[in-house]
Amino acid sequence: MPPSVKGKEKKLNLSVSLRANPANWKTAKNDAILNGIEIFKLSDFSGKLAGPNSDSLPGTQITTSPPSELFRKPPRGAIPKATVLGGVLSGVVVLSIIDFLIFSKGKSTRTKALSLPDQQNRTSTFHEELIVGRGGFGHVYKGFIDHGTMIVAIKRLNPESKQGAREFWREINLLSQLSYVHLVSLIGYCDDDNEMILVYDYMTDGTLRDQLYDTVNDSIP
Ligand SMILES: Nc1ncnc2c1ncn2[C@@H]1O[C@H](COP(=O)(O)OP(=O)(O)OP(=O)(O)O)[C@@H](O)[C@H]1O
Repeated sequence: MPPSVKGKEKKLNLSVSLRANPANWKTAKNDAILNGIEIFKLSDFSGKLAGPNSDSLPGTQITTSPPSELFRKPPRGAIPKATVLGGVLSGVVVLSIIDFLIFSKGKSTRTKALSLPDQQNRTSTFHEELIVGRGGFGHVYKGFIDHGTMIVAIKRLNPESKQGAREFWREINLLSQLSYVHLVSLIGYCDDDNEMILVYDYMTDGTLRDQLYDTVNDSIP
């Protein structure tokens, strides 16, 4: 039907016709059922919906088969630069927010690592009697955090160790993504002034190797 013009507004009667997909008309799928209909009005580039209807609409029909224009490639340069720029900028903003959320979450876990036993915090000394083991990374100390309510194992990098920053960060990256009841948890870390420290849950019953071979603390002289 032709559009009726009232003042500056145009009223448009749209008709909906249903038909099977032309490609399937010879098959059993030649019935078409309309379950619902959504009508959109496209906003202009300033985001406003107000505006005159396009004159090209009269006679428009909505069909269940997509118009072939949808499959045509837009001509070169048909996508406005503002749209592309807007897309890129919103992508960057979304990625920054995700990044911020991930890293701020990680930091909240890691600040715990900085609550080392008071004595160690103040003097940066680690007492021999607190050593519970020795590994490739360095000595492992028994420590207490949260005002002595929680026992932790503190692995301190030995400057003479063959291991270093690479192993340190690999351990952090790996263990901060894993959480399993039978896997010792990394509580946090400290990387400050050549001091590299990893803080774990303390295994009161010793390691798996200790359990298997009854070797509790035999690494300590
Ligand atoms: N979370 C912990 N709780 C209690 N004791 C621990 C803990 N982690 C390590 N230990 C003790 O410290 C010892 C050395 O551990 P560590 O993981 O440093 O050595 P490792 O198994 O040889 O590994 P790596 O060579 O990779 O450092 C262990 O055998 C154990 O006795």
